[in-house]
Amino acid sequence: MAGPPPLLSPIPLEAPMSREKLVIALPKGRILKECMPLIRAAGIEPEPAFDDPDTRLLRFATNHAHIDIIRVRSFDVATFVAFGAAQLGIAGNDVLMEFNFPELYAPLDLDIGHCRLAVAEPVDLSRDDDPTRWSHVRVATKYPDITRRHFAARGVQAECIKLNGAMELAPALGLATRIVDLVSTGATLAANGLVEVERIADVSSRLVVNRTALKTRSQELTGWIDTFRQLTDT
Ligand SMILES: Nc1ncnc2c1ncn2[C@@H]1O[C@H](COP(=O)(O)OP(=O)(O)OP(=O)(O)O)[C@@H](O)[C@H]1O
Ligand SMILES: O=P(O)(O)OC[C@H]1O[C@H](OP(=O)(O)OP(=O)(O)O)[C@H](O)[C@@H]1O
Repeated sequence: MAGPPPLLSPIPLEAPMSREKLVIALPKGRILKECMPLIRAAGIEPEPAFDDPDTRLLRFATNHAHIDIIRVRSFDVATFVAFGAAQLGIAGNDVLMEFNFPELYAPLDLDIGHCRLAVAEPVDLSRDDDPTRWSHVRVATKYPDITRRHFAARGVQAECIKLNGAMELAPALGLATRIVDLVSTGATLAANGLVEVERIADVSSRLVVNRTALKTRSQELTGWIDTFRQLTDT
């Protein structure tokens, strides 16, 4: 006679919890090319559509079932991570300085996206100009907060006109006397008859983490910070 049926393995009281998604925000502009070797070296490979220039997708699955990458404007990386819509991201410290979000933690300089934030003015004006005598300046910039703080620190009032690009056009067209913008080779300034007169800050890109996520998902996020730290140490 057949014996009792074999014991079935116990039914789990709870189905295993699906892991919460980790969303990584990357800037879609010029530093994306510099970010991707790091992302890939960290073992994160986006789905093929990520490299398709015609795709309209903005959110991409990766080889990790619980990790997605979103591709957004560089200023918006800071906003997505600060509000916890993404937990990790990469942003220039120009962006971080402009927003000054307390919820953003930037533990790591990734040593990419090097440039500087500078004040520039027309070459002709600079010949007889003395920045120590300025009391009021009118500046076209994508960085009104940094600009106001920079000038206020030495008692100069900065009237800022916010532009989102092509700041270099402003002086010749009478929109503002000076600009505050990113400078790398200096070619854009030179091509537009401008010269750098003050450096505000050196810029590079940072790994940014949402502070609340760092507390609630400490092991996972600390693990990624360590991975990126090792990659930038080598
Ligand atoms: N000339 C440059 N050389 C090196 N790094 C730069 C340079 N210009 C910008 N960066 C870095 O790259 C980041 C993105 O700049 P970029 O000009 O590509 O933004 P963008 O994508 O044009 O802006 P937007 O998102 O407004 O379209 C900046 O925040 C800065 O940290
Ligand atoms: O000193 P350079 O090597 O000339 O680089 C400086 C330029 O690079 C950035 O612009 P970007 O080319 O990213 O275009 P944007 O105007 O869209 O920001 C920046 O705003 C300058 O215009």
